[in-house]
Amino acid sequence: MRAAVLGAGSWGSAFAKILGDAGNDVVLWARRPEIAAAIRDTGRNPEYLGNTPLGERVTATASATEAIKGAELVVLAVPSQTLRVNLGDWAADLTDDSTLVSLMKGIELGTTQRMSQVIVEAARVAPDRVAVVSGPNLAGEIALEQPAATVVACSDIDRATRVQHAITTPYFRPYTNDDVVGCELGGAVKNVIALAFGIAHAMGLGDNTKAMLITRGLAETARLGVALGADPLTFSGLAGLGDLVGTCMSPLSRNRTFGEHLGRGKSLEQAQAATRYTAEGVKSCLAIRDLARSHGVEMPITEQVERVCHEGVDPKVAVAALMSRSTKAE
Ligand SMILES: NC(=O)C1=CN([C@@H]2O[C@H](COP(=O)(O)OP(=O)(O)OC[C@H]3O[C@@H](n4cnc5c(N)ncnc54)[C@H](O)[C@@H]3O)[C@@H](O)[C@H]2O)C=CC1
Ligand SMILES: O=C(CO)COP(=O)(O)O
Repeated sequence: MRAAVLGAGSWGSAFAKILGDAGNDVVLWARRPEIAAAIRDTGRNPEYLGNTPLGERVTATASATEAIKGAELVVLAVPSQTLRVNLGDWAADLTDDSTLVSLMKGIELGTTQRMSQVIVEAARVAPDRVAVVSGPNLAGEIALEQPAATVVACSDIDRATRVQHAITTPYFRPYTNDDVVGCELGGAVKNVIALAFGIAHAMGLGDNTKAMLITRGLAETARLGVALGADPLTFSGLAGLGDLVGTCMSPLSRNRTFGEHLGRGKSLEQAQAATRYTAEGVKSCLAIRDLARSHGVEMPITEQVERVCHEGVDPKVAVAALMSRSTKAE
């Protein structure tokens, strides 16, 4: 297959390698011409993936039109909050029958839309042409070909199976699922819980606290998911518990690392200044909180993460607020 990967950051570049290793011809679009040139010249993306070779089937361009031309798979790997504007530039170049694959784990500010909803609206495509790839997939580990699994979610299960075949390699094992809502929410909310985990870690809190955050974080993710029509079982799978645990446990996680800055007392601006890569939970916590409130769903950890990030609340005050909630049945 011919594949375009739009976005040459950490995950876009690692995903391009997966596609190439699975036998596809891949054109990676980089916003910055110097990154596209470096990938073409060296076969690597040192700014995002160190010395990892991307493989002979991967080339790069700074022209999205050139990348998309003739692509049967168009993979979107840009920050969640820029996707709509990006698609405005790219929609006219898409062919009628291409599959759009979303790698993003975020919720759009303002609209509270999931990324597949943004794609349907901004690219003007039918929902069954959009597949979502989500799971415990830290780009740095996958670039090193460490074994990992993921989920390809699409309302058209034949299309999900085609994408599954296109990204299967000896080190990358995709499963299919038709629960797009559950998979996308699992990916977006775990970033917020990873912020909470990072805050707790930096505050010196121990494993009981961390296990509580993961478990109750998953509970509030599933509550929102069920309210939006997701299958509750999805949250015990790779795109739910799997990604939540992988992200919280990993020092590679940008969200967890961002949380650690906040937990050490840095302000939002100081934490942003210390962060080079996209930490989606920082913006998405606002959108997820709004989405939950509009559906009458309680998400106490998300509420407190939003207060620490955007309202300058001291993490100790946020912990006390969580622990003093009224007692209830599990
Ligand atoms: N890095 C990882 O391990 C994983 C990331 N993801 C998700 O993939 C998505 C992309 O993240 P990463 O590649 O990790 O981020 P990154 O921070 O490594 O790279 C972001 C990319 O977006 C580009 N970009 C920034 N502003 C832009 C704009 N206005 N228009 C177009 N492009 C812009 C940057 O130049 C860069 O190429 C996020 O939603 C993230 O949650 C999902 C799974 C794993
Ligand atoms: O989504 C990820 C792993 O599945 C990457 O998490 P971070 O964005 O926190 O690095």
